[in-house]
Amino acid sequence: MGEEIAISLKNVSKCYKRYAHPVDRLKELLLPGKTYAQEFWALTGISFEVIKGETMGIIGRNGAGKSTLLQLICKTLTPTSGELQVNGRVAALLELGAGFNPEFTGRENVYMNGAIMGLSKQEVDERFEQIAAFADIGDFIEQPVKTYSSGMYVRLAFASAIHIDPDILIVDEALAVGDMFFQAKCMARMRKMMEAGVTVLFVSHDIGAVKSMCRSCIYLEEGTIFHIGNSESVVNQYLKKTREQLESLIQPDILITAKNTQQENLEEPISEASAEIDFWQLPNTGYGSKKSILEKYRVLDSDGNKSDSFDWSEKITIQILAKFFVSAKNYSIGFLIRDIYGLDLFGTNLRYEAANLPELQINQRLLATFTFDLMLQPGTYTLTLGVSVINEDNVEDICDWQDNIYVFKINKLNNLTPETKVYIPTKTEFSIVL
Ligand SMILES: Nc1ncnc2c1ncn2[C@@H]1O[C@H](COP(=O)(O)OP(=O)(O)OP(=O)(O)O)[C@@H](O)[C@H]1O
Repeated sequence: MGEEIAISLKNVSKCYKRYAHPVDRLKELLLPGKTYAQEFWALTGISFEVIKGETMGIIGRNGAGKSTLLQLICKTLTPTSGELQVNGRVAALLELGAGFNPEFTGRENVYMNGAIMGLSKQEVDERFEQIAAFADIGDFIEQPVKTYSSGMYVRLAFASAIHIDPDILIVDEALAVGDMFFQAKCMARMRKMMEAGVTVLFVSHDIGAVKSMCRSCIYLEEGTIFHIGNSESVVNQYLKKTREQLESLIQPDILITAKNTQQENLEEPISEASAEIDFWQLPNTGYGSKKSILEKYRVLDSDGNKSDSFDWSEKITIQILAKFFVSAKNYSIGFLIRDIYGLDLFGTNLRYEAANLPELQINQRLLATFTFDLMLQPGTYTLTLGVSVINEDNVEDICDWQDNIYVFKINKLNNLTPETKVYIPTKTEFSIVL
């Protein structure tokens, strides 16, 4: 006799409709028979089975189709073709925003969620205290969910999901929002549920967590299964492929010759025509409203030279030159550093770091210089840049956003690097007490 199957997919595909302009969707409704949509296959030919009690990880780069796959299994989306079978009660913790009614209080949402999951009022009554205790959000349980921070929301969502006695628990990246103590508590609870025979599907960019929690794993790449098997070997394939892809991204620089530019200032912006500056690089075509564009950027090591390989804790400088096509009082230029799994590690921008930014006129350029100690573990990282203007309603308009345009490495130098991926300088004191 075979083992019981919790989830089974046979040749499942999912096609989304994409519209070049929002108005095209309306045109299609008003003019039946004519289509303005482009088809986009987010998943093609997905087949696999999850045995009851198994814990399966799902990994893949941004846009690989992980969330789409989970939503199909939760039945919030339907497959375009193929066969999908799910046996048992599913509790899903998908992206933030799914599930709760923002106008209802935490308590009301717990009851509503329970009812949707097929629990009677009495059954929710019996569990309510445990749910509230696990969520640990104090009096906020009586406040409308729209007043919650994202961390509180996740706490309550996770607490309600695990207390409905699911047969299948589906956890997306959601946990990453909670603080570390809560994450540890959730992981411990998930382990207990796994031991009790609950089937778990776990999507995460945290490769370590996938390896330690999941026996098997699926690696999705552009909507197909690139690899499936035990999580150790799948994760290794993923790391290998990611490294290869990142290395192929390191392109020759566009060099604009000579002259050290350490003394540039706002009064003397660098013009394209000067063409004498060393180390500058040109970004790609990013996305955004283009009210301002990122013209050039460079990453300098502690000696002021361009580099894509640094030592742990080396002082580096990131310079970004943006040109504004609108006059702007409120604006920002910033950067973001991600690890090779696409996880945001840290970043900052002018709005956080600089007071009294000058008001900019049309066609003016601004040079932003960020200098900091690179407290990252040895490994490979990417740099993302962005420029935005903030309109009168205090809404941020992303003007030019360039994802992962620069790839750099932190060298293994000595044994002094801390264990954590990002080291935050901390005042540490010690004394010998006799
Ligand atoms: N409603 C939609 N309409 C059109 N395209 C969509 C829709 N939802 C997702 N997509 C596209 O389908 C692809 C897969 O998206 P999905 O969110 O499943 O990926 P993912 O692996 O979960 O990514 P991430 O790690 O960034 O969350 C992406 O290219 C995405 O742009």
